[in-house]
Amino acid sequence: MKIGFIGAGSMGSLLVGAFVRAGALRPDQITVSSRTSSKASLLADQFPGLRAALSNVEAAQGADYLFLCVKPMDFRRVLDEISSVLKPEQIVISITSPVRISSLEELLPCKVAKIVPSVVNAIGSGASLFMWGTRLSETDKSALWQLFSSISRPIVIQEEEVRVASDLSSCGPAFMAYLLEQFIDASVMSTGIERETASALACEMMLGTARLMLELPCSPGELQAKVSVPGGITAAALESLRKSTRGAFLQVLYTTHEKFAEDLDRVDSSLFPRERT
Ligand SMILES: NC(=O)C1=CN([C@@H]2O[C@H](COP(=O)(O)OP(=O)(O)OC[C@H]3O[C@@H](n4cnc5c(N)ncnc54)[C@H](O)[C@@H]3O)[C@@H](O)[C@H]2O)C=CC1
Ligand SMILES: O=C(O)[C@@H]1CCC=N1
Repeated sequence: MKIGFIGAGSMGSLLVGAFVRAGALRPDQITVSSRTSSKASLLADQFPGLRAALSNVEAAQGADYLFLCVKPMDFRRVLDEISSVLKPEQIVISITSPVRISSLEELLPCKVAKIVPSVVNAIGSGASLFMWGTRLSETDKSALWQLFSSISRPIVIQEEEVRVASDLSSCGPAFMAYLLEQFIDASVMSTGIERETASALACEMMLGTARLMLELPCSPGELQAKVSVPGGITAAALESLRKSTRGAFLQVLYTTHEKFAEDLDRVDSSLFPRERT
């Protein structure tokens, strides 16, 4: 099995590291190319046996799976470079949401999947969002599923719901980290507790909260009720929190969806400049 990665930025490097550490891939199965070649070289230093390719074509040639880990507006250039060397049995995996599967299938002669990871996959946690291309066989699907199961909980979604699913799964860690930051900053500022202690408490709490909801299982509402002793401190504070955050996530989703619609248009225009502009 040969695996190619094009783009060794944040997510490309994270996926390489996660798959290798999980024992799902050996470094000698992996070839990485990146516009900034030092990033691919860094991975080769970190994981002896991994090849840093000199070009995207080198990473693409003969790869059973080829991960495209570049930003949406870089797809045109990458697809132009690699499409002529790809063969029908190869599988190209896009990890980015605004590049449509139908566009990739139109522009590439091979099989296609869209799989959106999350930064928390680095530690074998979180979900990965699966959208199947039309050319994949059942064997292809189960092999990809198995690969991603080593670092995440794969979940199949419809391509039309990729934005909200990515908001929850992939943008979510940033949103939750922001909320934790607010909580920690407020604790430190208002009481003088050591930041390190406050951070440890907040992180353990976040981890436990999610695990409890999944493992009991219980809904967010049920968990709030469990902690809120009638007439107690949590209930009073929750009331104030509800008032100050009402509608906040509707605004978050409005923002992501608006930006996504713009990105889809820009990507479409870059991929199909004559037909659709
Ligand atoms: N950061 C995250 O948590 C997540 C990101 N994604 C998606 O993954 C994609 C990549 O994101 P990041 O890794 O965060 O971005 P990044 O900017 O860290 O990495 C992109 C890499 O692509 C390389 N690159 C650009 N053009 C290239 C070309 N023509 N040939 C070869 N390499 C090229 C750049 O040198 C850079 O290292 C984005 O589309 C993003 O939406 C998906 C899920 C989560
Ligand atoms: O911020 C972004 O555009 C990407 C998409 C999902 C997570 N990060």
